[in-house]
Amino acid sequence: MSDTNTPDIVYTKVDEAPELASASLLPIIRTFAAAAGVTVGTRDISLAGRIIAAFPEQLTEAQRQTDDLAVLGELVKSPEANVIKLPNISASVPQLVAALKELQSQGFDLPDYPENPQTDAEKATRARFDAIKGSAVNPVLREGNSDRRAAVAVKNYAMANPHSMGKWSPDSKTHVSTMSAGDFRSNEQSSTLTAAQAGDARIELVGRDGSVTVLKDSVNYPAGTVVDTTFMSARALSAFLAEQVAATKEAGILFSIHLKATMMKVSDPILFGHAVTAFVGPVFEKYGDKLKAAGANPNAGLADLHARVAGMPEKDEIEAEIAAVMAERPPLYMVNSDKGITNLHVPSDVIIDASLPALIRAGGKGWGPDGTEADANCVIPDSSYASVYDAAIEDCKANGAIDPATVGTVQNVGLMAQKAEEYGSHPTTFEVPHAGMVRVVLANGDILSEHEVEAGDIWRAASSRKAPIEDWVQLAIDRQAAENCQAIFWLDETRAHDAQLIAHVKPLLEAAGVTDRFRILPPREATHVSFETIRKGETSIAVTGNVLRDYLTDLFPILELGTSAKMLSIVKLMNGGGMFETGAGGSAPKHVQQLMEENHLRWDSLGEFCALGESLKYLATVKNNAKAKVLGEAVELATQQVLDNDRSPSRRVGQPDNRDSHFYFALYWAQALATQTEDTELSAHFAPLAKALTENEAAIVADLAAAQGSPADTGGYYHPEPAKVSSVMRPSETLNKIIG
Ligand SMILES: NC(=O)C1=CN([C@@H]2O[C@H](COP(=O)(O)OP(=O)(O)OC[C@H]3O[C@@H](n4cnc5c(N)ncnc54)[C@H](OP(=O)(O)O)[C@@H]3O)[C@@H](O)[C@H]2O)C=CC1
Ligand SMILES: O=C(O)CCC(=O)C(=O)O
Ligand SMILES: [Mg+2]
Repeated sequence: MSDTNTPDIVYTKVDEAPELASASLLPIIRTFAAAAGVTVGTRDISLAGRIIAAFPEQLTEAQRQTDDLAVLGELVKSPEANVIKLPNISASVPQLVAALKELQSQGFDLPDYPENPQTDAEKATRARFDAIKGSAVNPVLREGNSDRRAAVAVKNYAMANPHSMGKWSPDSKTHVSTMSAGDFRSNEQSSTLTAAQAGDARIELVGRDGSVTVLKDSVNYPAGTVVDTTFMSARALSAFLAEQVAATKEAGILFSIHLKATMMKVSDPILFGHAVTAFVGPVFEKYGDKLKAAGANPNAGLADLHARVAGMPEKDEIEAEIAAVMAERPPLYMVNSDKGITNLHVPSDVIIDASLPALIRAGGKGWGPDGTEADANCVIPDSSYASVYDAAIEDCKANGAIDPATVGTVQNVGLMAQKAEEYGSHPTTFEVPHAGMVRVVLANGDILSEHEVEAGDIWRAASSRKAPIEDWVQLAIDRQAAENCQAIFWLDETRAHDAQLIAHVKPLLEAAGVTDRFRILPPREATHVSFETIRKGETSIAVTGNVLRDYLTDLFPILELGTSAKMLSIVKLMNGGGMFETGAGGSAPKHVQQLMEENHLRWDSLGEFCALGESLKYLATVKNNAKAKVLGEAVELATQQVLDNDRSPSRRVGQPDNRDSHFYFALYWAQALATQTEDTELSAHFAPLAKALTENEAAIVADLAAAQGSPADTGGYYHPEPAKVSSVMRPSETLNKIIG
């Protein structure tokens, strides 16, 4: 249950691995925080929690949940906000349906997901689900811009303990392929709205017969908003994918497609579906009506196709046809070759910010269907940001893998607030129903943009508001001043949107008298320069838009630190208040699988430790709570100790895991508090706790080790039972007694 009064710190309840970790870590945090009079509440933004909150009338009183996302959405607009935000699932349709099935099996009387809504009631139900789908949480909570970097201690540790890196060969055949026409970048139009143009705009499709279909009414654009409109041509995309399938086969390498099918919940699942069609299109042609009747849809991926076919009378025949068609295609890059899960199985596995850095770290290698590593054609249909990965791969081919022992670091300042750019574009993205012209009509009647489109094209509008842009530039100025290092705006004056941003950025830098401290470079050149800089062991700040914020804060950390889980991720909220995100990655479904199979959780909570330290120090300043400051500083010392003493979780069963790392975090935190001299009340309070933890180390570690090795029952995947999770994640009675 959520708290009704706003606590000092709100810790989010999420999904998968980080949520399992919370079952062990949160009791520790609460106990320690209480000593400083700091309350720590929770708000549920998990996928299951959001589904439950969306259908109150279907549920019993006991099952109902408040709409915590809405509550948090308000909180982050107030100066009171102090939120620790863990990664949550941005659900693809298969994930949403799986969560729903689980809830139904637990007795929640929820409606099925209407795959093909016909009646008004079905359409209304579908609309409720669509609001839960994809990246539905982050854009609501991110009411500030993003400051992501590795804490100095974390970076030093990574240099002293370099992770493994694959070897790059200059004649690696791995490369990036992207479209040169007809894509989002090529079709983009962008303008900054004047005061006269501000207000409610309308997006409409004018058919070739002159009919007007309103796609979206009342899209509010305040003055000074940069509005981009563009579309992906379905025809150009299909032709491009067919070419790439053929070229990959010819080159004898793996075919891989990299999209953001979770966050870009409207556009990218359709792009993914085109890739599925590029492989098994002939099967859909041959069995079109039958497959359709069985509910098959290429956008849901190959796993869904196989599952639907399994229930059809023509099962054997269709499976044989699929196998025959696939035999003619190039081998697919695998998400999990042991389990036969391909790149085209499930859209939510196609997450470019995680997939490409892993491939680059591995020396340009992906896993093939035969379980061996191979070079890959990395297909990134839209060319807006593909050049970053292309340049990174070129750099590694020319200069070899990055050396984590000597490499510098790329920090990020990202434009993110108020649903900036593409990541806020879902409500204004449409799969075009019929040919015509999509145009945006502004409040004063001006036509902002016009695009000739065909049926199936994906049209979208994205916006970046003036205040967030100004705040972002100021954050860049502040961060550059703090680091006194190279800082680059990754903007390309030949791209419509970037040209508008440059027109905002330049005068702001001039007015602040700091023009000479920044460079403005297109993403490809910025990547080259940044690699050059970090190869010299130096620091560079990448000042980017929202998409590159996401991509770069996985790419560079994964190369520099081996993971993005250890990132410091601060969101300075625009109305005051702070949100502290943990790490820069996701909710690691693979880790949950391992816990369920062998009761070992390799999730690293270092991101949570970093966020907690920042959150407490922030609280100390805004609430003038000196004890919170001591607590926060002790968190930093404890985090350093966890690193120095190698107390981070190991990957393999039988070795220390997430729970051990939490025990040591508590031990070092208590010791730091007991020995500090700034606040004697706190040192007196924590001395016995530190003593008890120290004395019981061996017993606690033995309890934790004994818990591992056999399957763990959490009572659910998306909606586990709290008592079961707690017993799995807190197996040491000795530790539990001490923590209380
Ligand atoms: N901020 C947010 O809310 C975000 C949410 N997501 C969501 O997360 C889910 C999974 O996304 P995906 O792209 O697979 O990315 P993940 O970051 O969850 O997983 C990729 C890999 O990164 C490693 N990893 C990530 N975090 C940790 C950690 N704390 N400790 C140890 N290893 C870690 C793991 O590698 P290994 O298995 O080798 O140990 C993991 O398999 C999706 O549902 C997505 O929508 C994704 C990004 C951000
Ligand atoms: O919101 C999401 O879907 C993912 C966010 C993400 O990947 C990030 O912020 O790094
Ligand atoms: Mg990301």
